[in-house]
Amino acid sequence: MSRSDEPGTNEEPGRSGANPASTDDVETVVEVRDLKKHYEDEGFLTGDPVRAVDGVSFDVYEGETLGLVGESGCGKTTLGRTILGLESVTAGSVSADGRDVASLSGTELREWQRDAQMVFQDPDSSLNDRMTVGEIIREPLDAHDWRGRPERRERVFDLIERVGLNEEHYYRYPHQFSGGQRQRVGIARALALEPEFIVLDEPVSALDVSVQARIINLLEELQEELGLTYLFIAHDLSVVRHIADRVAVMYLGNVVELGRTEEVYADPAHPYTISLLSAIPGSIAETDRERVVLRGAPPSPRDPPRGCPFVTRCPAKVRPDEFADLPEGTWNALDALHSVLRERSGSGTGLTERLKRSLGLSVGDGDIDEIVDDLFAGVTLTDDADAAVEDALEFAREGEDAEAVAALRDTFGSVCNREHPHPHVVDDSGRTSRCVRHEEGYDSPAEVVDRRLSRPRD
Ligand SMILES: Nc1ncnc2c1ncn2[C@@H]1O[C@H](COP(=O)(O)OP(=O)(O)OP(=O)(O)O)[C@@H](O)[C@H]1O
Repeated sequence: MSRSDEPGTNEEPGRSGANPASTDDVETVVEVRDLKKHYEDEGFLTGDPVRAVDGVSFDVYEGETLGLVGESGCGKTTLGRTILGLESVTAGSVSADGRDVASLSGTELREWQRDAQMVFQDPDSSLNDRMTVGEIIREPLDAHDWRGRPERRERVFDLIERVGLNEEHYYRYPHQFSGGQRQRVGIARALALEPEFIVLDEPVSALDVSVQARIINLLEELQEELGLTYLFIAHDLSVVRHIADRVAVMYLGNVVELGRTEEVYADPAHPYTISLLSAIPGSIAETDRERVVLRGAPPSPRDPPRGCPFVTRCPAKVRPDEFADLPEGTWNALDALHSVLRERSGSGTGLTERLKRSLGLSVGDGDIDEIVDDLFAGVTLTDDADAAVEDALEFAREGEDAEAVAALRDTFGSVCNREHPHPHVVDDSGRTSRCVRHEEGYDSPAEVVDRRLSRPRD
């Protein structure tokens, strides 16, 4: 594995997506730079590609567990699969041991596929029910023509024991096992070729809580014994807190915060991380912050917002100076109106809506004036703000929702709508967060979130 003597020096300090917390003696197993994975629309409905991973940079260090967290659909699995070479790369690079994974072929590709493995969330669908456990674990050895038959057999028995199963399990079938045992089989199979790096894709999400702890312990023991490096994908933040040395927080195809687990959990820097951690019941985060509820769902990765990917839901969004005095309730109504219009304009629409749109049918739901009456009931608008909302509504009434969105953005938008923030180093450990509020002249995301939440609504 390559030695990273001067981590991050290939990029401007503070701009590097890689975590510069590494030291000279840390080996880098995988180097991800500006990685993009977009899925083109292959159907008859030509449209924008799905930007599943949209410009991600980080290093994975030897022997560590890097946690990857974020809401469903933010691109975690795609990122893991692309790193392993199971998906083609749209742009950017993944390097392992100085080799560009995307361009590997022949022997080099086989070597990488041996060195890097994946454990899947659902052992039910990832294990072939017509094969015995012994055959399942032996399959990668056969595929890679690993030594002779007796050695393979011996290796399988060794792996069975290593993951806490018994010899007699060799001849059984997956359906004869519990969920936890099946996951042990999946782990044994992933270990067969003595990999150095394993992507664990939600490896315990499908298991009962008591079983989860045992599998996590097993993974930790194996890491210790075999010197493994893990990319641990999960939506369960308490599991990640337990197992990960560092954590990368993903939102809409981007890594928005990356740092040591204890620092991220004790003092989240990015507004998305702040809200994610605050939402955990009986919060495991150490902050005593009130719950930060995000409006709606993330935008569609087919049509991410301009500027910061988190802008449409950000509780710390920069607001234009001329409207700084508008009360919180007014901003809530304005942001909600923006979301509704964005939704109607085609952003975040699913297949049915796109089909309707392609046939020239209306996709708007509900009369815009009724929606506005609901949203702005009891809300105070200044004359300027009122005029700007009226302008936007003129477009919306004509069915020109995209123009309505643009009009609102022009008046009430800010730097957050214009610039995609680069990663800022936010503490001595080298943690990075992609929020414009880390620049000079702005209050920090945490300050703003706390202030806005505690401010009484009008
Ligand atoms: N083969 C594909 N073709 C088209 N779109 C895809 C494909 N695979 C994933 N996507 C889309 O890419 C986006 C990211 O999906 P991905 O599965 O990577 O997210 P995730 O964070 O792992 O979600 P989950 O936790 O639900 O598995 C989603 O919008 C998904 O629908």
